[in-house]
Amino acid sequence: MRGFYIGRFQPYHDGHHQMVTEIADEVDELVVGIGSAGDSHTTRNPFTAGERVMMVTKALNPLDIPTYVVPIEDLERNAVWVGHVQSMTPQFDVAYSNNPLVVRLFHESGVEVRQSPMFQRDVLEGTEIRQRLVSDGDWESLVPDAVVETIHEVDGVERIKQVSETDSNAD
Ligand SMILES: Nc1ncnc2c1ncn2[C@@H]1O[C@H](COP(=O)(O)OP(=O)(O)OP(=O)(O)O)[C@@H](O)[C@H]1O
Ligand SMILES: NC(=O)c1ccc[n+]([C@@H]2O[C@H](COP(=O)(O)O)[C@@H](O)[C@H]2O)c1
Repeated sequence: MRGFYIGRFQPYHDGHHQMVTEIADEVDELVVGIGSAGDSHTTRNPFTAGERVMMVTKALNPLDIPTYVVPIEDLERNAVWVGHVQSMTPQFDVAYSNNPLVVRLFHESGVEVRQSPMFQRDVLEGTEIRQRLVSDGDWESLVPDAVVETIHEVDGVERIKQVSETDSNAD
């Protein structure tokens, strides 16, 4: 059985990784979708699809199942989004998400959806980690080592600080 897990992963953090680790016990192969692939260089979406591919691919390396990391751009029409996803990914049998819209869209398309508990949601949240990146807080302890390396490699701390100065939608 092949599973599918989608997120924006801005950045990929230990809550995502805990979820992936548990999914890996249930499936034979895993497809990870990098959502909102066209978005980057804003406070809410600082990292490019390619940078997020690096973070996720390196973090998934220790898993002992085959994994595929696929960037997926947003569409104007929610009603046809599942078909768009399926057109970009290896065929999958079950989708994993805790996002209510994503759960609804897969359910309406007849795809089985599984949800998971939220792990340490008070700190394991992209918004919290991005705020710590901007304010020189401790973000490194909330993401896998591979993500720390990737963010430093792309000068991501300076980038998010700089774009947050001009981004009126900063969060
Ligand atoms: N701590 C967590 N535990 C379990 N699942 C999580 C956790 N954080 C996020 N998820 C789930 O992972 C998927 C992708 O999440 P996403 O990339 O939006 O991260 P986020 O932490 O919610 O970020 P943001 O604050 O940027 O919205 C969603 O289904 C989301 O509900
Ligand atoms: N119409 C669309 O393009 C559409 C619909 C539902 C989800 N999505 C994307 O799926 C991803 C879901 O991930 P999150 O759970 O991290 O929000 C996001 O990138 C979101 O933009 C896109």
